[in-house]
Amino acid sequence: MLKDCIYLDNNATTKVDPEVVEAMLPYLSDYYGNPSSMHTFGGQVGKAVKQGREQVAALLGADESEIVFTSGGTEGDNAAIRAALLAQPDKRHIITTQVEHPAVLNVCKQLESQGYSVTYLSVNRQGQLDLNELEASLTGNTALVTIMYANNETGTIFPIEQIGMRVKEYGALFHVDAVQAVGKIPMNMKTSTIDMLTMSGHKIHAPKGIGALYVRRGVRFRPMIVGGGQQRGRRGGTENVPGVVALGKAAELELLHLEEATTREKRLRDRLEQTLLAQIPDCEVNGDASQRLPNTTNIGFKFIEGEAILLSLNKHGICASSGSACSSGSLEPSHVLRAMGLPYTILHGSIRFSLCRYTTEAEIDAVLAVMPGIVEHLRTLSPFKSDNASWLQEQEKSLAHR
Ligand SMILES: Cc1ncc(COP(=O)(O)O)c(C=O)c1O
Ligand code: FES
Repeated sequence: MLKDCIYLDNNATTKVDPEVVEAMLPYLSDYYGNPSSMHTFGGQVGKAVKQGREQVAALLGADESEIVFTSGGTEGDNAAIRAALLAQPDKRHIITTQVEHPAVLNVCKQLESQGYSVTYLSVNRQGQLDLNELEASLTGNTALVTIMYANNETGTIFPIEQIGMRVKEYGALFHVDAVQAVGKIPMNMKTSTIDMLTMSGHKIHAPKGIGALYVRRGVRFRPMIVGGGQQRGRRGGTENVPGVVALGKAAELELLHLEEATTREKRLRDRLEQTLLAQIPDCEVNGDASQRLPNTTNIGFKFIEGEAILLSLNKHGICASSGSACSSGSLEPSHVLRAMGLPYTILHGSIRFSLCRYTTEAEIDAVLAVMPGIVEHLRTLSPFKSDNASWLQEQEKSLAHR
């Protein structure tokens, strides 16, 4: 099995930190008690769950009682949206954006078919929202505004607190999918307008299948998963103890490394990006370059296919991505880049590099050594080399109709 690669796809998932593995291992072997049991054997496991909750709360600047463990980002998003609607049965309107992750977008689509009305806010060419559009969409009937903290494909960060202030004026609940932002942007729920916030373990060097939902104290929360009374009745089911311990440790490490790691990642990301832009003609950065996660760059290389670039990089042992992992493989261009109104050749020729605290200078050098050659080679094979080709104009038109 392939183990060694230059891994620049950290927005898809991350390597589990060795300290996290070490912390969770005893809970896969010796400490197998049920955290809810009365006896001491279970009780010690219960204490580990409590510690995990405290560590996650510390990363978010929240109280331990406000953390609900979930199976990951998708469950957190689903649970938050459902809870908000169940708690306010008279309100039938939801506001979200066109660039959310499918874990939010597809829930909203389903709710539309159940009679809810949903506003999908647009974004501009930089991937930013228009706060006037948000204000114009809010009404007394709005139950929930659900908006991501930072976009997984472009890294664009939304002005969450400015959004939250407007949401509060209308008495709606505010949910934020912060799966990509946690660990990269400092969080303090104590001074925030956010009512519920989703995070996922596998984006912060914990394993897949564990995550947490922050629920502000006082927010009426109706559980999506009903069963035993675990987690104060907010999520039935015996806790995934090794996962919780891992998430706690990962949260502790994120907090410890946040400043130094993100400064380093940003420097490496900027060097990668600036050198590529300087050495390769006809390419541009997608998204808001100033309001952006420190680890992400999404670059459009005109006249070639992103997938072809990825396959060539793969031959050099370099992992990158052309958008979200769950929709890669489909030939449809990214819904995020489409919502930004990017031209056809950018839509098809965009790839994302996402770094983490393990990324090294030498790895960035290795990418820089091969990328210009890859792009040049693919362009010599490309049937469309100019923006003005009539074929391209046809494609732009057909895209506009979809
Ligand atoms: C913004 C965003 N939300 C939600 C998810 C889903 O998280 P998970 O894979 O833990 O279900 C992801 C991960 O792909 C994401 O990037
Ligand atoms: S579920 Fe992971 S990229 Fe979409």
